[in-house]
Amino acid sequence: MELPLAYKERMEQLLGEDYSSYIKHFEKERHYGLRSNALKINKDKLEAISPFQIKPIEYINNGFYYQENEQPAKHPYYYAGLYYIQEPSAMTPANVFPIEKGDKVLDLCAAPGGKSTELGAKLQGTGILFSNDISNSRAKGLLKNIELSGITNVIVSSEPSEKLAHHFKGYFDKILVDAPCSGEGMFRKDPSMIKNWSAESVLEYATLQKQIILDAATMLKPGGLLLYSTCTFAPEENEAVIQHLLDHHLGFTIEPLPKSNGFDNGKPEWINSSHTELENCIRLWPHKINGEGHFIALLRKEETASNTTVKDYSYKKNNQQVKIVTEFIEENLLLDFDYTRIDIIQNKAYYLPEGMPNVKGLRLLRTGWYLGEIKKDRFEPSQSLAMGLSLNQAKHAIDFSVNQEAVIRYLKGESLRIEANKGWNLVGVDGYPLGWGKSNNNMLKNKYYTGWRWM
Ligand SMILES: C[S@@+](CC[C@H](N)C(=O)[O-])C[C@H]1O[C@@H](n2cnc3c(N)ncnc32)[C@H](O)[C@@H]1O
Repeated sequence: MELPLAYKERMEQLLGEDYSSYIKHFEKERHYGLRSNALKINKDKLEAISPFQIKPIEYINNGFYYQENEQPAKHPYYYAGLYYIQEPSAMTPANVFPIEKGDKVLDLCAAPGGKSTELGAKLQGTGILFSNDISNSRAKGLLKNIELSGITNVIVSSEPSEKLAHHFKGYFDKILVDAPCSGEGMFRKDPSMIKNWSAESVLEYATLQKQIILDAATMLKPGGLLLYSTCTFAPEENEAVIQHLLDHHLGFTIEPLPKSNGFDNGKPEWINSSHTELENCIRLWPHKINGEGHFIALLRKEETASNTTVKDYSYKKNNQQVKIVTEFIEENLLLDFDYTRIDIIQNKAYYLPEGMPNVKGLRLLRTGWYLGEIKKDRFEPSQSLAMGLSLNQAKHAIDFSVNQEAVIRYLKGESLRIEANKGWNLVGVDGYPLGWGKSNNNMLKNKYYTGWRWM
């Protein structure tokens, strides 16, 4: 692995005697991780039922290492959304972010969802998770991961941070900026990033990050928290971006973050800053923890800043169509539903989060929990409805054991000969929903979402 000379010189200058340990980490194997999804399962239960060997990550309460030769994405439990596969150090930003139930949380640079899926799990169905990414194609992958995780109180958009900042002044309780960066912390995991690195690109990223963090600051409520993270080491993209925010918004303070063994402080001296509180930030180094590199800062906005002017959402529902959805829910589900929160857009029914804001004019991929489609006078439930339920919330369910070959056949889209109640059945594995099936004369028509099939 040949590192650029300018990179090596800079790291040697910054790290001093630590440089040789840093360089030696490239000779060691990288680490593989997965994180249990608290919307579906707790970490002890996952550890107990895991079909492959997993070992707790020392610094992430719901994270595990797995061995390189395992394939956790090729297992029915993955299809049931029980865990998310993620490099261990990348779990830290969402892990240390103090999210409270009922918070309105923005994940500004969210695709493919490594942080959003954990933020959604921390909200436990309360408040709002607003996940955004400037790239529409990446936002589609983000939406899939959010749906697979069973997050229902969600809005997914694809906008530049600037456009959102115009719309959501002073609105969010918590904002995560997992910024686009030069990726120096991921060189061992993804050597292709080394080819794209240059001293100039570090400065280009720094300019973009300064813009994005100011946009995020605008969208934060008085007293709200902003968590900034990158997977790079360059001080220009880390401490200097935080200093830029402090210079432009005098009311922000840097909050302390919990530091596990091996976590390093931020380095104000690397940018000759007088803000010694930059030491409150976290620097993760691949030679000091079992994981790759990251930087994390937590900032609080002053209480006296001005509050939001965002209006509430105005519903466009058609009562006849809402009735069709309501009848389906009453016939098939055991669920406490607030029917006033159902919205219908082009024959598609959505369950909007409580306190849904006005989102007019934004490029949206999802508003709320997509329940399904109204086709003439009948209702076809969606894959995301299945993923947001627990198996006992369906009046009729088929629960396969993970060892039954029917599970894979179901995930491949095959129809199954099986005794079942006539009509809609929620199909699951070991008590966790996978998707829908429709039964007639003991033949289960497969309604698993075609785009997610097991290949
Ligand atoms: C480091 S990645 C995010 C990874 C993600 N948080 C995760 O954990 O899965 C940075 C993302 O920022 C997005 N991005 C770049 N510029 C942006 C902007 N101006 N506004 C919003 N998103 C932006 C990129 O498309 C990219 O997906």
